[in-house]
Amino acid sequence: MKSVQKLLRYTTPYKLFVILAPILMALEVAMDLLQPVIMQKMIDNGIANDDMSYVIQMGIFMLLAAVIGLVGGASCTIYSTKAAVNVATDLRRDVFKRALHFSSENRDAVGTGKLITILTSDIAVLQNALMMTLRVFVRGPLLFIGSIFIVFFQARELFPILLVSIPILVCFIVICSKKAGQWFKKVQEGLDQLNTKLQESIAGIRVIKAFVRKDYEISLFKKVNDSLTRKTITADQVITVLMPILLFVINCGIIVALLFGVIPVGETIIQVGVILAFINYLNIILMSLMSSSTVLMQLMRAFPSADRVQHILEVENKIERVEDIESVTRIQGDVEFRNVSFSYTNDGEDVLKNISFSAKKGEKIGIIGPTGSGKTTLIKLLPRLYQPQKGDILLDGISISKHHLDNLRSSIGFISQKPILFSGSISSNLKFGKESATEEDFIIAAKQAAAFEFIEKLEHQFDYHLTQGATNLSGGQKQRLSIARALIRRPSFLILDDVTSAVDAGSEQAILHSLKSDFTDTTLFVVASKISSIIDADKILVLDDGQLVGVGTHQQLLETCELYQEIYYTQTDKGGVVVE
Ligand SMILES: Nc1ncnc2c1ncn2[C@@H]1O[C@H](COP(=O)(O)OP(=O)(O)OP(=O)(O)O)[C@@H](O)[C@H]1O
Repeated sequence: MKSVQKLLRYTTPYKLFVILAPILMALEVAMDLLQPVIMQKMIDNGIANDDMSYVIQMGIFMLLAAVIGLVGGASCTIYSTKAAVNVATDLRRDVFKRALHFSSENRDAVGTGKLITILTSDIAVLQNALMMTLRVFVRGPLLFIGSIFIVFFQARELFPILLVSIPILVCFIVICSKKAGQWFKKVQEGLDQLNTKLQESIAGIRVIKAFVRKDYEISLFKKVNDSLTRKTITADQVITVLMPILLFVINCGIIVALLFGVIPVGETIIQVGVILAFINYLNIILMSLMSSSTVLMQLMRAFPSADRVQHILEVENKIERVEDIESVTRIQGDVEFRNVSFSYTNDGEDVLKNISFSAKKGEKIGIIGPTGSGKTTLIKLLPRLYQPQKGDILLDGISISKHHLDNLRSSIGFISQKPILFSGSISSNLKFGKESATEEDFIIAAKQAAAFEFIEKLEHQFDYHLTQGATNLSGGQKQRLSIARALIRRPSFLILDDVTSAVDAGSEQAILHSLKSDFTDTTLFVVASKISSIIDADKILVLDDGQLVGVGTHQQLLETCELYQEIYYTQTDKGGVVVE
């Protein structure tokens, strides 16, 4: 409920539509309520007295009321749709913006599947709920209250029927909507699971085929899909069972009213017009309760969706929290890790343990160690994808948290193990690195990344269109392009996370050579599995189970670090080429 209140701020720009829609609906309701009164008068005063001119006059009134009602209803539909669709558009925009601002920790916690469900299904549920509320929720209660009032004044003898039936109806509506709300929450969670599975399977479709696991994946998907079906059916059944109950109670009321018509109560004989009008109002009450309960169900469905949307809008990004920013100028490239410890979870084991080292601008730092030793984690701390729990990282002598985040990240060229390129031209992907890059910049960066030679051969060269996930490039081509994208911005720090393993030995040497000769002012971090990639580094960090077990040059480590010696001899024994 609190989330709904908070999200209501999104209706502010569409105030006019939000106010006009219910007013126009009220006009339609007033006209609907007038109809039975006019009809009653037509029967009891006109038809009963054979007064044709009175009957015609009332007929014209009925027609007029119907036309006014129609205009009111149609305009209400237009305005409520405008309000709801615009609110949903703004919500989608803000949730998407928020998602792009997520820290890696936020992203890990929410998950892509849930985010997709929120952006699509949950916001659609909210849009529907707002539209229905503006249209029907006003109409339902107004018709309901209006009918009760009119019955009280026009057919008081039959009013006790309402006194009995209405509390019964309201009881059923409250019970069913509460139950439906609980089930709709489960439906949204089921959709999260479905989207997560779908996304995972489609992204990994090649692996599934290569391992001949199609049937297994289909069975997993079926499980999630069936679970969603069960939840949806249960939620829908809770709603559908309500309608026959409402109908049954109202029909009982109609039977009792008809009995009153034939069995005189005391001295009073109820006029036919009054009974007909009463039955009409009972039907209006039924309709109003049915439509109100449909909206109520929509609202019950909207409450958990509103919580989920609001959670995304409010989720705290500790990394983006602005602390006293000290530096907004370009970072030069000095770095110092001071007793840094980091864990992915608050209560989990440290993945990095008390790491301390420093590097000067322009130095090349190699990072090596067994798999899972924390190499990638260490370099992810530099662009503040994660925040260390203990210790500090100083850039140019200033704590990393006191650098402006955009400024910090634009000083870094990060090339990850798994290159991610976007659909569009090669040039648009390179412009990701530097918006203002020219054709000449493209060529220089492509040459430095050993990518020019394959781009040259492509149709339209830098305008060559990449498909989604750049599936029309090879793994090595993708990797070289992602290196070029990072180089084009001429960053102060360049981070290569085991990237050269995807390219051939010749290209790797060419890339490392251009980094050395063209990026003398750039501090280079190279995570490598092969010693040959980092043998010329100014400093090599050797990690083992999150601990820094050796720091020094290749020669120093060969003399002092047991793990480094082990890696070195394993690679030379296996014929690994060590470039001296
Ligand atoms: N997002 C994450 N959430 C939780 N744990 C993680 C996450 N990423 C990595 N880890 C864990 O942190 C540890 C270090 O992982 P990291 O990727 O830094 O190792 P690595 O040395 O780069 O390994 P590799 O050489 O295989 O790439 C591993 O135990 C891994 O399971």
